[in-house]
Amino acid sequence: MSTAEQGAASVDSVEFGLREAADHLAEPGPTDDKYSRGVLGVVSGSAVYPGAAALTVEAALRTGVGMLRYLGPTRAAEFVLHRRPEVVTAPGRVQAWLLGSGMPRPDEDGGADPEVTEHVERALSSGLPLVLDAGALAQAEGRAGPMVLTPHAGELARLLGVDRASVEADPLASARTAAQRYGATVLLKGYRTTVVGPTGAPMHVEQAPAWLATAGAGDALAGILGALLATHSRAVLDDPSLLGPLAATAAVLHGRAARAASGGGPFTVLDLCGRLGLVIAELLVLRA
Ligand SMILES: NC(=O)C1=CN([C@@H]2O[C@H](COP(=O)(O)OP(=O)(O)OC[C@H]3O[C@@H](n4cnc5c(N)ncnc54)[C@H](O)[C@@H]3O)[C@@H](O)[C@H]2O)[C@@H](O)CC1
Ligand SMILES: Nc1ncnc2c1ncn2[C@@H]1O[C@H](COP(=O)(O)OP(=O)(O)O)[C@@H](O)[C@H]1O
Repeated sequence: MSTAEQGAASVDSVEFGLREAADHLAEPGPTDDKYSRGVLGVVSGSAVYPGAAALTVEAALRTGVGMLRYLGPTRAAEFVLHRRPEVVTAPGRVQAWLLGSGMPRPDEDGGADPEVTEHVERALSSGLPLVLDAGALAQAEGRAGPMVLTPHAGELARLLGVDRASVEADPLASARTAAQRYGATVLLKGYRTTVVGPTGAPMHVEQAPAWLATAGAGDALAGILGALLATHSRAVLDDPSLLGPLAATAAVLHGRAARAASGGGPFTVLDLCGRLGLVIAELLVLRA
């Protein structure tokens, strides 16, 4: 489907841009410490997709958290620690969770190992802000806490029990249906990223170059959003309608970092992650 067709199907959403994103960034102050800044818990990756664990973690650290606890499978944890020794693999206090990138769905062959499943179950019933991606999307059913679902069109089609073409024909209506069904904020990925909450006006973000259509880009987006939820956890618990602007902010940072990494040509997902710090600095100046 062309961008024009997507736009025509989504005329009801408002664009969320740099200035709006700048207002949804947490900047540490002189009295902050690693706990007060926000701790993100991550359960991502699997023996099949250990790379997804590394990408979620890299993106979250680059977006800025006080601490990241990674509680995924052993092989992925070793890989994560090898790349990022600042990651903590012991359970403990967290302020938000990112679950599911690179993990099997509960109905898939093999499933996750029992220890990982237990971490996921605890996180799901914690009442803390959640990002549910990829293999964890199916766990949204019947959950009450503040959560953002981050499907692409294929995953949203599976969630809704419809075909992918019908999601692509009207992304906004499809995201809205899921938002209402699950009482969640839905961030639907694609050239245009659509964000819809159970209430409030839908938003869209179009910051990203088409070079971003590359494996692992969605894992990085989930990491960015996880970091934003951890650093805004108290505010989200007080006002869950903040989930929409925070999800849109993640898409702005992701797209802007992709553009910076691209410079008009191809780039890797780790290149994108490496640009996040400067993109955030650029946005913080905008609101000064
Ligand atoms: N390096 C890694 O470890 C990577 C791990 N990944 C993980 O791989 C697992 C499977 O991911 P898939 O996305 O292939 O999911 P699926 O294999 O579940 O894809 C489901 C359906 O969606 C369609 N689809 C895929 N991407 C789409 C898009 N961007 N827009 C519309 N439809 C799309 C596919 O054609 C397929 O029919 C996930 O857990 C994901 O997190 C991927 O992120 C790729 C990189
Ligand atoms: N044509 C495109 N132009 C710009 N961004 C895109 C395009 N296609 C996909 N994206 C973005 O790239 C990311 C892909 O995510 P996803 O499909 O989950 O990939 P993966 O599962 O491989 O990580 C999303 O953030 C999506 O919005």
